Amino acid sequence: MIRMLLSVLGREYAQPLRRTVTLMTTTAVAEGLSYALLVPVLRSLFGSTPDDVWPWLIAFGISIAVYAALRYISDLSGFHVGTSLLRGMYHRLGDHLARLPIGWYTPGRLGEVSGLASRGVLQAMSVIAHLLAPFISASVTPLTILLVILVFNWQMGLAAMVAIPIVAAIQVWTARATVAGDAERAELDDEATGRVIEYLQAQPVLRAGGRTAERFRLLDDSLQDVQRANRRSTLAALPGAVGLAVTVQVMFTGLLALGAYLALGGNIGVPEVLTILVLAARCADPLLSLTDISGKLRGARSVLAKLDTVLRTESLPQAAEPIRPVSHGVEFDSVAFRHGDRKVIDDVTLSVPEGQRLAIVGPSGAGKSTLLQLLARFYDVDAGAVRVGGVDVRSIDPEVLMAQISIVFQNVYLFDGTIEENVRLGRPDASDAEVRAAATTARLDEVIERLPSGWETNVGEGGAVLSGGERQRVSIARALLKNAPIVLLDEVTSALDPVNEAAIQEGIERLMAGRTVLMVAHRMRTVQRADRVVFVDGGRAVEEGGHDELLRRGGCYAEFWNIAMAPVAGE
Ligand SMILES: Nc1ncnc2c1ncn2[C@@H]1O[C@H](COP(=O)(O)OP(=O)(O)OP(=O)(O)O)[C@@H](O)[C@H]1O
Repeated sequence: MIRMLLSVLGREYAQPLRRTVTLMTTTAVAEGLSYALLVPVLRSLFGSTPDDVWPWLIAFGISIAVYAALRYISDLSGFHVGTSLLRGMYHRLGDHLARLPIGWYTPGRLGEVSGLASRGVLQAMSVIAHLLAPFISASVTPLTILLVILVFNWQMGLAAMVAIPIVAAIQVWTARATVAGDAERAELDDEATGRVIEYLQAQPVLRAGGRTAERFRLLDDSLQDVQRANRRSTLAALPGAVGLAVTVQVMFTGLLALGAYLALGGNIGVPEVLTILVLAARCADPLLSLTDISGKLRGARSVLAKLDTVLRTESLPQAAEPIRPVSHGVEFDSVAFRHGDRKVIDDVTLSVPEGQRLAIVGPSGAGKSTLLQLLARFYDVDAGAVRVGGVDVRSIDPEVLMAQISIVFQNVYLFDGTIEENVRLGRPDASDAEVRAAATTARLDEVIERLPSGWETNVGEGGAVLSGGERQRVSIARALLKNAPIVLLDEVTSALDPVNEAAIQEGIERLMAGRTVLMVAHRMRTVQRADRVVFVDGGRAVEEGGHDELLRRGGCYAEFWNIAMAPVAGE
């Protein structure tokens, strides 16, 4: 557990964690040793000179005070280490998430990551702040007491020691019996969290389709699965809990019987037997609490294992000696890429000279957006190379690469902040005049004038107060402000009203001016603005050329437009 904690938290926490564990162990030993003083206390009390008990009682009181002080210090240390780890852990996880490839963020990750960032990190902290001290106390204090009994009377000490391997075996057995159930429960927990998020996010779609009850049933099923997994996991731990209770009971009864036998044989006095039984009784409570604490530790362990897996996920490799491209032409050289087992891009070779525009056309799922994502290095290619200015994108520093590229994707995400803050994301150090100029060019100024608080209008989470077309204008303004030499456009396919569409086309035209552009195009009008067109189908670049040339050729591209244009012949 400690090894797992250190792996998750980072080596810099090894020292404070070891110090805290040592302090907790010392406290548990002090507790056990303080009970040792019960031996002379009870011996005096039941012996011929009860008055002798006072010095021992004072010594017992002092030892309890020392134990209390140690306990206070070790609990405080556990709490301090726990809370500072909590902060460190949030930073570590946050930094790591920011470095992971964008492609890692699949929709299913949302439940997993939000669960880890909230419950997971808190659970990691609670191991140190709340669970470690009781666990160490529940294991070390009884061991110390058993050693005291051994020193006091070796026969009864040895008899009590028989319980040690049994308790250890029960712990190991329970851990093994519950490991699969705990993992299943953790997985179902994540799934349920994901379902809750999906259910909340999809409300508009569900209501429009009248399917709220159906999706709620899925969520409900998922929550019931969690409940069933909880029950299974509790049942799996039950034999261990019962076994531990029986072991403690049998140990106590055995000691009683052995004490009676030894006392009757005259080998030990009745006060000594009573003393040993009192000490043995002090072992019972901590031992019995082991079941509960171990269960909580196992729960925390499975979350820690997940945190560990996320933290071990490699970010995309970075070049030891990055190369900075000096020009901004783009090349795809025999590129292949898979999503899992599926080949999504298959031996694509393309080039877009600096300052030229390439339109990527093809049926849905052909791999058009993936080509843009490979250029922005959301993923690394499986074969071949993607180059910017003749330099493999894997050899370019990720920050430098991202500085070369402006992206306008279909889904625009706006953060819960003002419009100005959202535009400024394009280039945080831009002057106010530059931000205003970008907004005007993207025709965002018209939108701002209509809003009650103008630039200061809060767009709400995800940009809720703006329409789809207005959000697109914000993203174009961002891209304009960024002023990067390469522009990637994934064309908006949703129907926009004519005013918004005209505004967006104008903004995009200005964004593309003089830059190297790769655009996924769904409209004939967009394609006509490109220098060249590539038709992608099934992950392969099947035709390439000028728009008119490809139409004249009468191949897949011409056929595609014939079908696409048929219902809207006016376009
Ligand atoms: N994260 C992912 N995991 C697995 N498969 C994916 C993932 N993203 C995309 N794909 C698959 O890769 C293929 C290409 O997707 P891509 O988004 O590039 O297509 P597209 O041509 O842009 O489609 P559209 O025009 O509909 O947006 C599709 O079959 C898609 O299902």
